[in-house]
Amino acid sequence: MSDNKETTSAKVTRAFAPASIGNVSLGFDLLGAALQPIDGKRLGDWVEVKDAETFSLTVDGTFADRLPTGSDNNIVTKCFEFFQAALADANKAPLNVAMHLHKALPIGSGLGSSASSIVAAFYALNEHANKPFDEDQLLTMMGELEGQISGSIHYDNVAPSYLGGLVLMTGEESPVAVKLPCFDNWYWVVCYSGISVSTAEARRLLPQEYSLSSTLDFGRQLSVFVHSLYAKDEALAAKMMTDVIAEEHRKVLLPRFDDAREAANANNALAFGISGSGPTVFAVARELDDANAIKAWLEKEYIQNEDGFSHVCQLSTQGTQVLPSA
Ligand SMILES: Nc1ncnc2c1ncn2[C@@H]1O[C@H](COP(=O)(O)OP(=O)(O)O)[C@@H](O)[C@H]1O
Ligand SMILES: N[C@@H](CCOP(=O)(O)O)C(=O)O
Repeated sequence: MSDNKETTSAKVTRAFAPASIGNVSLGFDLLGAALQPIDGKRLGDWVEVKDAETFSLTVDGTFADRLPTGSDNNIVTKCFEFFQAALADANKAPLNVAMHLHKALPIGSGLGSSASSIVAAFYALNEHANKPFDEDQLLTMMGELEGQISGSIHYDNVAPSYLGGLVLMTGEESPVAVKLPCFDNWYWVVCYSGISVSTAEARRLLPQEYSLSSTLDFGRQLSVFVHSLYAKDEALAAKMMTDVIAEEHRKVLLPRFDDAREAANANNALAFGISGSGPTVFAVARELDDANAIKAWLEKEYIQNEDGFSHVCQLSTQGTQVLPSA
């Protein structure tokens, strides 16, 4: 920490970015969903940007002490440096600011933890600088930073956390991602077991090549799923939500994964799978009673230590938002 001189009129911008489910089983690296717990709690990180003469980064929050020590090792500092370079490339004045990260999401959880910090940081920086960059430019920066931390660029956490809802990546420069319609009556139960799984390592577990039949399944499932969202065919959509890419290779890292699926199915889950690279699992339920029963089972049986938690969520339609500063 450094003692930044502040004026009484120092501008402060605070942004919150929600947790997200990467892949959503059927769309490896291409599909993601932003989460809002139904109890109204915020599940995600927030970042504050404040006028200051010298850059510094402070951190607090439940999982702040699990972050790498030293602000240079925090992804938020890297976001700041990247943003400054982008301002310079665009012939815009640099920002003179200090930053604060509230780290509420566990690291290596499968809830898009690094993405949440990245999205909140870039969004707050862009707002603070009076929006020099548009949505696609910001998303591209977010994807780049997520790639630096997880070993390869993927947008399925940063895009939903930023835009909200259920989001499909295009692979294009513009639009980088598009929002899909979804079923408002779906409950998304998530359960973080409390252990940490490195996304980079979980990516290294995957084969470099897939069989023709898996490739055909992947294409069929994703396209039929998108059709069923527009056709409002809930049953068909749910049927498509199985994972032919990552699950069989990654579930070895997740104690009691198969039992959790069985319990979710016994409670009428429409779908069940790994959230991102895990260890968080997710289940989709139509009825709140079923969602609560799945949550109760996961809390009792899937959670491994005191860090674990579970929430019944709906999709966060808003994505990132500016918070009033304290
Ligand atoms: N603000 C941050 N939030 C999360 N992880 C961070 C942050 N800054 C640095 N890191 C590091 O980035 C890596 C993120 O790991 P990863 O497995 O991708 O987590 P997640 O899947 O939760 O995003 C970890 O090594 C973590 O220590
Ligand atoms: N598509 C990525 C998603 C990683 O999500 P995270 O929340 O575990 O960072 C992957 O499956 O590798």
